[in-house]
This record gives sequence, structure tokens and C-alpha cells, in this order.
Amino acid sequence: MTSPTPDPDLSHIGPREKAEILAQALPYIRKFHGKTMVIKYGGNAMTDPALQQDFAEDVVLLKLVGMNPVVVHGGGPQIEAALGRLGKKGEFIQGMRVTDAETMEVVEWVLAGEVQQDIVGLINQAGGKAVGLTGRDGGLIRAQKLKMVDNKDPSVEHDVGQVGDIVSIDPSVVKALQDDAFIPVISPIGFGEHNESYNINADVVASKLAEVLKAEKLMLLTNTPGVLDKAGNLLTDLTARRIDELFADGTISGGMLPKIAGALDAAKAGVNAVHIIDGRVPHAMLLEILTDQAYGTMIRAR
Ligand SMILES: Nc1ncnc2c1ncn2[C@@H]1O[C@H](COP(=O)(O)OP(=O)(O)O)[C@@H](O)[C@H]1O
Ligand SMILES: CC(=O)N[C@@H](CCC(=O)OP(=O)(O)O)C(=O)O
Repeated sequence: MTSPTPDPDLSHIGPREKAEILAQALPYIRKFHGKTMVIKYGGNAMTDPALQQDFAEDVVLLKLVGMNPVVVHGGGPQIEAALGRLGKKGEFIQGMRVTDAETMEVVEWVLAGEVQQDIVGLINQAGGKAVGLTGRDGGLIRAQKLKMVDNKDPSVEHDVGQVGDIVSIDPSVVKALQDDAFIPVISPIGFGEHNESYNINADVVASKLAEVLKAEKLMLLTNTPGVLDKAGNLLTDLTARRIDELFADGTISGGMLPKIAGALDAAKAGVNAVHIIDGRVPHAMLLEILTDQAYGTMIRAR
């Protein structure tokens, strides 16, 4: 299914219509009370400070009305900027950053330092109680070196360095925080058998975590209205079969590859609703959860 991009600008509507939108939220608040919402906050969606603040306020609102938001953040552009300051340029293969030892240090420093702490600070300023974690904390994300097979020629294998493949997730630290009114903010870094660090794509972490936490929803906030076809139309609904076609004909590329693959895995594993939405739209996540209007692309197992 395709559709023109919906207009999410609410600034022109009057107080009566605004009240109606608020009233619409009640059944959703009731339905999703106590449910886990995994939110992937992409590095591309977090470049505007005003939008970052809106995002933090939305997360706090979800918590205050009784849901359990869990944030997994990215930071691709922020890592790229830090590498640039060292005179390095990132290289990507099939949406994954080739990660040598020096790049790994930068990734850890940028994700678990600057990016995570910015998000934690903004959520706390908005009245929430955010706690920053990496996959090392509480033994959350066990990983191993990713074996990357070429998606056109399976006989070719790419060496992407310290990129991690998730071996297992132990969600007990996340559950303990949730039960204690905290909002976990997770950096996508895993640890290996010999205590080595792995750089894991944040979409992959969010998708796997949604599965393990038996989340009600997985929302992947990015910098496009959703998945677009070759003509630039928004694809509002995607099934496994259609996704295979879009992979095969090259409609889906770059960072969208691990995003869709992870989203589909989560949908197949029983996460009720999996959405790719435009994080550049103010309050996109609230509109998605609390109104009748669907935004972005919904990924379905079948
Ligand atoms: N079919 C597609 N529809 C939309 N975006 C696509 C598509 N194929 C590739 N992309 C690219 O994927 C990007 C989103 O992935 P990524 O850069 O990893 O973002 P994020 O930082 O949010 O994870 C888009 O900005 C776009 O350049
Ligand atoms: C292996 C790999 O590619 N890791 C990503 C981790 C950050 C990420 O996923 O950030 P976005 O969600 O903003 O793209 C990277 O190094 O860029």
C-alpha cells in the first residue's frame, strides 16, 4: 500500500479539535497501560535540539500515563563527526560500519558518552528518571563477531571488524529499572567472550530487545517519512513477501537494510506492532501511539 505523506502539522487546528485529539488518547492509554514500548531513537532523527526536547517530553509522558518506554539510541552521524575530527571517514558495508580498533574506541566514547548522556539529561529535565546503560551493564547484550555474507553473492564474506552479532540478551537489568519507575536509555554496545567490545547496529539491538521484552510496540524513529518506494511514495504497510521484493530490486539500501531486517524479525517473533516513523516530525511517536491516525510504515510478519 502507498500513500502521500500525511500532514502531521497540528499548529493550524483550533482548541476544540485539539481537545478531540486529546480525548481520542484515552482508549489507547487504557489499552497500553503497563505495556513495554521499545523506541529506537536514530542518530539522524536527533540532530535538532527542539525536536530532541519534544522527544524527551514524549517519553516522559508515556511513562507518566503508565506505559514502560525503553529507549535504544543510535548515533551514526555523531560517530561520523567524531571520526572526521580524527581525520577518518566511516566505511559501511550493507548498512554496518566497518569497525577497526580505533573506530571502536570512538564508537564507545561517542555513544556511551556524549549521545547517551544528552538523552538521559533531556529526559530527566523533562521530569523523568532516565538511566543510561550499555550492553555491558547487567550483562545485557552478549555478542560475537558478525559474519557478514554478501547479500548478492553468498559465497563472499566481508570482514567488518568489531561489529557485533547478538548472541543473547539478558533483560533483567531493564526489567528491574522499569519496575522502579526508571526509563532505560541503552547504547548499542555488546560484550564478547573475552570481555571485548562490539559495535552493534542500534536497530538490531532495539528489534531484539523488543522481542525479548515481549514489547507491545517497536518504534524506529528515523529521518524519512517511512519506507519509500522507488518513486518516493510512502509504503504504509509491508509484509515479509513485499520486503523480499524490495531487497531484491534494490529499493531498500544502506541503513534501511538492518532496520527492516530487524523490524521483520521482531514482527515474526510476536511484537504486536512494528513501525518505522519520521523522527523529524514533532511528537510523531505520541501521534502514533495515542491517536487513530497511522504514521510511517508498519511492518507485518504476513
Ligand atoms: N526505501 C527506502 N526508504 C527510505 N529510506 C531509505 C530507503 N532505502 C534506503 N534508505 C535510507 O535509509 C536511511 C535511514 O537509515 P539510517 O541512515 O541508518 O538512519 P537512522 O540513523 O535513523 O538509523 C534514510 O535516510 C535513507 O537514506
Ligand atoms: C555496526 C554499526 O553500524 N553500528 C552503528 C551504531 C550506531 C547506530 O546504529 O546509529 P544509527 O541508528 O544512528 O544509524 C554505527 O557505528 O554507526
